[in-house]
Amino acid sequence: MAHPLLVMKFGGTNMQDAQAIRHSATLAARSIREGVKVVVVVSAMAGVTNQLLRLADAAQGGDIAAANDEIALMRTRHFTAAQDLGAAPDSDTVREIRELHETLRQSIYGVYLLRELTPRSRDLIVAFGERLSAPLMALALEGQGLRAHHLTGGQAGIMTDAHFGNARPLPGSYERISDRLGGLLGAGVTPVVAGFMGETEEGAITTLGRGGTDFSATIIGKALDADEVWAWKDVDGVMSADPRVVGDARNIEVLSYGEVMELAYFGAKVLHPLAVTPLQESGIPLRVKSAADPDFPGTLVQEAPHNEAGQPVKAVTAIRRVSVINVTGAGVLGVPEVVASLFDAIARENITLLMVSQSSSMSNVSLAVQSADAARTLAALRRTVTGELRIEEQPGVAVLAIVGAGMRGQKGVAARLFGALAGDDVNILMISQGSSELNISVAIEDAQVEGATRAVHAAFRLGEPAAAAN
Ligand SMILES: Nc1ncnc2c1ncn2[C@@H]1O[C@H](COP(=O)(O)OP(=O)(O)O)[C@@H](O)[C@H]1O
Ligand SMILES: N[C@@H](CC(=O)OP(=O)(O)O)C(=O)O
Repeated sequence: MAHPLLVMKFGGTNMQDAQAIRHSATLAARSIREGVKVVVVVSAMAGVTNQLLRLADAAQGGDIAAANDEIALMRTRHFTAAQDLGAAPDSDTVREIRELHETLRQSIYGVYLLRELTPRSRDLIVAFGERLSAPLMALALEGQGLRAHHLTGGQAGIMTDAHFGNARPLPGSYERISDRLGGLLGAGVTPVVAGFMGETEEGAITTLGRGGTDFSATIIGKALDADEVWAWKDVDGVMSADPRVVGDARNIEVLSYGEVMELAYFGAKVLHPLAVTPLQESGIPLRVKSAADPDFPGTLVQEAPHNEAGQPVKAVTAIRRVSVINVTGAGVLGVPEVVASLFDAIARENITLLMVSQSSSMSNVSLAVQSADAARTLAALRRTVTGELRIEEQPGVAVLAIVGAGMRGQKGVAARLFGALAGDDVNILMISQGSSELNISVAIEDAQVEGATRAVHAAFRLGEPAAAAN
């Protein structure tokens, strides 16, 4: 029988220092020693992506000293990790880390001189985090007595469109990845791919959106027709709520691709919203596993929903820092073209609409967007509509969602949600239910979201085993 093949993704926490990287390498090595072929995909060391974004902004704002100070800190952190993983000062790894920091420094200086940070240059800069962590993982695998070779996303064959900051893989990527990584695997070498990044056909570096290493791993999983993709995390698996907010959040054993997409879309930071999309056609399972407890099964994400009796809802999530944009006035009244033109304007700006609601009199349309997108949304709408429409932003909002395939056709779920919110004295600003009936979402005051999440979690008894929750 051919060797089983796994793609293993290690996130920022699992790459945060030499000790975490060494531990991650032992998790990969364990499977390799059992005869499994493994492709490793890594994120930047925890915090580095944010640091790169900060220093790029500092350079654009003219503060080159602050940017250089941050680069020096990052350099020390990567050198220290390399040294702790056994790299000699004159080793290839140390030389590569030095060269990457030098190129980063020059790129940042370019931003400073031009006072211009385009989406394209931002992607070039932000992808340094993964380009720097991949050699460290290769070193740690070699420390386990394995042969390893690290590659950038582009070198691994991940070709994308030119949507910098939110790029999507091109169909041609899959064959290219299979050629490039298949050769290494065939030669008994473990490929270590820098996650989060790809390359346009012209060779410009792109990124796949925050949390994009999950997506890199599943793209590679599809290309290689892997048996499974494993995403190692600092949590047990996908949980019934963010464990930082809800103390008794419980691990969910099985989720469907559809449920995971809804959860990620509505703010569960545990997986990239598009991560499962490459797996859907082939039905390759994704496992979310705990690096701290590798024998715990974690969460299995697969095609078919798995509904536990009496538990229609599997999880509660929230997106914070949301704004509701209210469009009101007689001009909306009975004029469907006005509403169509609003959506058109938003689509052209590539703004994600989190929720939409329209009053039945059609004199009001409310749109929930990330607050970071609010100014662009307002500008786009004001350019589009003329006359007597009022367009206002209401900031300080959050979108809370309950997710679960078991809700389909179930009565009383919404009533239980609204009851829990009313019991916690939470005012509901907007309500929406997806036609898939996989979720119900509500817009509420951001200041109330943590309490509301706990109240909803308790009302659906999500912290208890399924049998108890009837
Ligand atoms: N429903 C959820 N289940 C598990 N983790 C969640 C959930 N919602 C939010 N999180 C947060 O996601 C984090 C794990 O995701 P992330 O930091 O992206 O992992 P990594 O960087 O290790 O890939 C956890 O620390 C947790 O606080
Ligand atoms: N480093 C990138 C990509 C990523 O997936 O990271 P993590 O696996 O640490 O969430 C980010 O912070 O967005």
